[in-house]
Amino acid sequence: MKKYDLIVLGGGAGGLVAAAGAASFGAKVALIDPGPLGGDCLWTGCVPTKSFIHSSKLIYTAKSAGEFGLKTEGKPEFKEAKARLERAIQTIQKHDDPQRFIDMGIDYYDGRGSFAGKHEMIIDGSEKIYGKRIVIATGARPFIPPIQGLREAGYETNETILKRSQTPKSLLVIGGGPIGLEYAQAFARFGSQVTVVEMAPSILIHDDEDCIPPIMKTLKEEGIQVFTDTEIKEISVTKEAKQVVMIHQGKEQKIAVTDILVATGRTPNIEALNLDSVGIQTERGVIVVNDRLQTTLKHVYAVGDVIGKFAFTHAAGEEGKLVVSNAVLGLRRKVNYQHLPWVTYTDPQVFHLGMTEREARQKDTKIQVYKTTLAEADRFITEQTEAGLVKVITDKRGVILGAHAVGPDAGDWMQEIVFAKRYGHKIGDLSQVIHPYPARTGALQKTADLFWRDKLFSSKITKWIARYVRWFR
Ligand SMILES: Cc1cc2nc3c(=O)[nH]c(=O)nc-3n(C[C@H](O)[C@H](O)[C@H](O)COP(=O)(O)OP(=O)(O)OC[C@H]3O[C@@H](n4cnc5c(N)ncnc54)[C@H](O)[C@@H]3O)c2cc1C
Ligand SMILES: NC(=O)c1ccc[n+]([C@@H]2O[C@H](COP(=O)([O-])OP(=O)(O)OC[C@H]3O[C@@H](n4cnc5c(N)ncnc54)[C@H](O)[C@@H]3O)[C@@H](O)[C@H]2O)c1
Repeated sequence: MKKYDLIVLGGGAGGLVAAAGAASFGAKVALIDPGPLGGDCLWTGCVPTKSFIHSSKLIYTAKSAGEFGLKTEGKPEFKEAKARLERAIQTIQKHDDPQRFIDMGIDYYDGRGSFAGKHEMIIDGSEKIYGKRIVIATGARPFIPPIQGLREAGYETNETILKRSQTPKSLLVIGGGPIGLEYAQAFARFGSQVTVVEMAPSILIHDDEDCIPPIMKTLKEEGIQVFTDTEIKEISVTKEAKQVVMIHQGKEQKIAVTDILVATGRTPNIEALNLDSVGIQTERGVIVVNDRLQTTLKHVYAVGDVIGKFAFTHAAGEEGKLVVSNAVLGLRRKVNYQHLPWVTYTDPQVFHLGMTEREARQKDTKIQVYKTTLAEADRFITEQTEAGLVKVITDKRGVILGAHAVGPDAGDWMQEIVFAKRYGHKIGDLSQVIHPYPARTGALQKTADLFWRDKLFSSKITKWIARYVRWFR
């Protein structure tokens, strides 16, 4: 049996970082994946969606150009958008090519692995290999809720919807999370009649409450119907359409659609791994890990969507790096999600860092909240993209607890505050950095200025300054 310092099970965002990192430190590494390498993000997640969203934005912008006198005609071609996203996948795929990992000295096993013993993995039920340490990074798949008639009616998920040859005439999106909303807006911009149904009282339930109204307003303006607090009772099929019965605010309501997209969360891929047999504990379908990312079997680590914490590519990547430190270099680093940002790539985008106002208030009653609407920031006024805001939450000394924004490309221009928070800068520091006028990040600076304004104009300092100025004159 071949022996390895580290076996990595799953070659997606988390697994590839762990495998490459371990190999770069001289560890003997085996990587097991049925291929193609790259995981959800590359093939059915971030990359195709962001390309499709960009295509839909181009179409929307072209349609809106009428107000400048430019009349556009024609129908959006889904085929062209698909060709673009395929090109993006093929270009990025080169980073995840098996040969690249083989060249790093990694042994690549093209197959599915499962535990055959505490240190042993069996690949496709035949070849066994030994790992001193093992990382599980097998990702997740769409969760399908038990809605009556859904299976029979047929539905799409993120794994299938971009494989269609045509856009849906009308689309019911079940779930108002990031997958649901990114697709809802992109398909609406491609001409589909879109309805979103969310069972929680709000869309984007993990985001700050102030971020929701501007997004709801935009979706509505673009003709997307959004039902929150709504339960789908049953779905049936007639010759013409899929008939959906839902309960909205206690009343039964019916809609008919040609297609359904299920975007109701994720289920980790753990069933085939034989975890019970080696004593790796799972809880509600996710692998239990401690803050060093060790499972209940200490030499086995787990990263990415399979641990059900933060289902983002950059989270999986950070977790993969941490496992290299702990499993290969023998350090005892702990995972820290305090400075983890995320972005929902609707247009405008929704940026999230740290605590929401509600979470912060639950921890500390003396928090400060600084808010600027984009209607107060010159750049957004010039572009007429004022639907949005910046919000920063701090403790009473100005230590950043959370930051949230809605705005065009907010994920890019809010990054400055991730750096500030990570390195312990206070909100006031952002005010003292020179920002080129009228960069979009000026909205963040304006929000930070509010900290000094509060300090200067609501304290004794103002009176002292006035006295000093009178004396100095
Ligand atoms: C539609 C969509 C859009 C998204 N957009 C974003 C975004 O914009 N930004 C962002 O940060 N995140 C985004 N995500 C989330 C991101 O894709 C995931 O968080 C990330 O891919 C998780 O990485 P992972 O390593 O845990 O799993 P994956 O990258 O999915 O990798 C898992 C790998 O394990 C392999 N595998 C499974 N079972 C076995 C087995 N038994 N043996 C061997 N190998 C196995 C699979 O083949 C796969 O290659 C999006 C997700 C979706 C679905
Ligand atoms: N831009 C990004 O970074 C990005 C984009 C897409 C996905 N992702 C990642 O993928 C994960 C999964 O995305 P997601 O949107 O599927 O999951 P999610 O858990 O974030 O949202 C799913 C939503 O579906 C709702 N829901 C569940 N069952 C329902 C039902 N029967 N009827 C109506 N609504 C129902 C939930 O209340 C929830 O609001 C996200 O949590 C995120 O981490 C990230």
